[in-house]
Amino acid sequence: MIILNSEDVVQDLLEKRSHNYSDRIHLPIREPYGFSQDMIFRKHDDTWRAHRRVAQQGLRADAVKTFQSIQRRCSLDLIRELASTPHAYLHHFEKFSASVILSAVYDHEVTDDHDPMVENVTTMMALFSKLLLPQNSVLVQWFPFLKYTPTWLPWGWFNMESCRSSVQRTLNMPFEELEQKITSGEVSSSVALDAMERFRTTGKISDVDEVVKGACCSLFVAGFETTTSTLMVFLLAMLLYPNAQKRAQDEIDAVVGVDRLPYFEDKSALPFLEAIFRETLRWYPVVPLGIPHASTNGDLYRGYDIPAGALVIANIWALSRDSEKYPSPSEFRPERFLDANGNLTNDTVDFAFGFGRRVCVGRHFAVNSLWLAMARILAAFNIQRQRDESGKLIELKVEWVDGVTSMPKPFPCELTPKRQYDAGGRPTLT
Ligand code: HEM
Repeated sequence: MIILNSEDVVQDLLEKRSHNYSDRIHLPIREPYGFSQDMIFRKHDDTWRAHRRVAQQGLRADAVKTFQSIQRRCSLDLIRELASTPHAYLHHFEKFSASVILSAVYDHEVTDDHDPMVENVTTMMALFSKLLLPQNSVLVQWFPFLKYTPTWLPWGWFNMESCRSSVQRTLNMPFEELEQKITSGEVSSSVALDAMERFRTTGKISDVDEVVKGACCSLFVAGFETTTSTLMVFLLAMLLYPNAQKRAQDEIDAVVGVDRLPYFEDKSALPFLEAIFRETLRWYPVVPLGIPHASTNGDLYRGYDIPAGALVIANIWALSRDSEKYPSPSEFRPERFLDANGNLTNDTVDFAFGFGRRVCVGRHFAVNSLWLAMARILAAFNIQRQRDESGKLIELKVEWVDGVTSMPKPFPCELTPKRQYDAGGRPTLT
């Protein structure tokens, strides 16, 4: 196992020699537990290339502009839901993250709080997070009978059949809905539909339906938790750093005014908000160890003999803690992304999205979803420490959820609406 702790080494190996460092290691739980159709943990093979082509065509920088209307609609729903039940903010963040992705990828609109597709992915991710832990993975290899643990036992999540059916539901349900819409002629553009239409006719990909299914499900799985986690980190930062919050709100009020919510068109006039966005990605990267790469062939680098099949981890956390590049790295300081004239620097914290051929394929989409959600939350709410009935501040103890992604567990926080908004994003109350 090789851990890369500095940006120049990561660049040398994962970017410049990406032909050799874009593989993934074999995960023994992947096949028995039914995760084998995904793109995220797939080896660097032809099927991965086909998955990547589908995902990249749908989510490249210019293509994601077509999803801005979805992001506007979903972020407005988020604001209205936060205003009505502010303490359920984690639930609202999850719904927002699922809604933007499901709409863009499958043209599925999440309308209620118990959407079956959201429930499927949440159940599957919970199983996946447990099974992927090295200690559990090893247990299954040593004691294969664990795969048959009855689901009603405390260790029932080891049950292979129940996990396989959870994966199948997550893979198939959105497609069945899409097929029905195609049949009834009520279908709108989406990553899945566009890929099926394009690749069914070009013949560039064999087994198109299976590839599109696997690629789209991977987008949903990879994008759901990362988007939610980033919003949780953002909320925590705004709570702990009220001066940064206030400065961004003043900037928004000055540029956007108080008659409407921010739009994408406002982005270039809101440099401090952009700095907050970048600092959120840096301050607590939500995929702190990335997704491990693997070497295809043996390699020699700075005197180190790297064997074929080595596990190569880009330590994103260490890059975010580089105190030469980011002085006092544990502090949330958006100003570090502004130069002396108040202009944004060139540092867009790309390392948070991984490297080389495996770089996050959903990053352009993620940036848009998150930027708009953050802009609108700051425009619409004051985020403050929560007080008890006697007016005393409730103690703020932050605990972290650790899995492939990392995020703070819900913490006491008061979101006070500055205004209420109608269905068109116009304030109804100031
Ligand atoms: C703040 C949000 C996000 C962060 C921080 C993030 C971060 C990452 C990281 C670190 C990787 C591993 C890259 C590597 O192996 O070097 C990754 C992979 C991936 N991400 Fe994201 N991601 C985010 C949002 C999204 C979204 C919204 C989507 C889909 C719409 C997505 C889809 C994927 C996929 C499919 C992969 C696997 C790529 C492959 O193995 O070829 N991600 N992401």
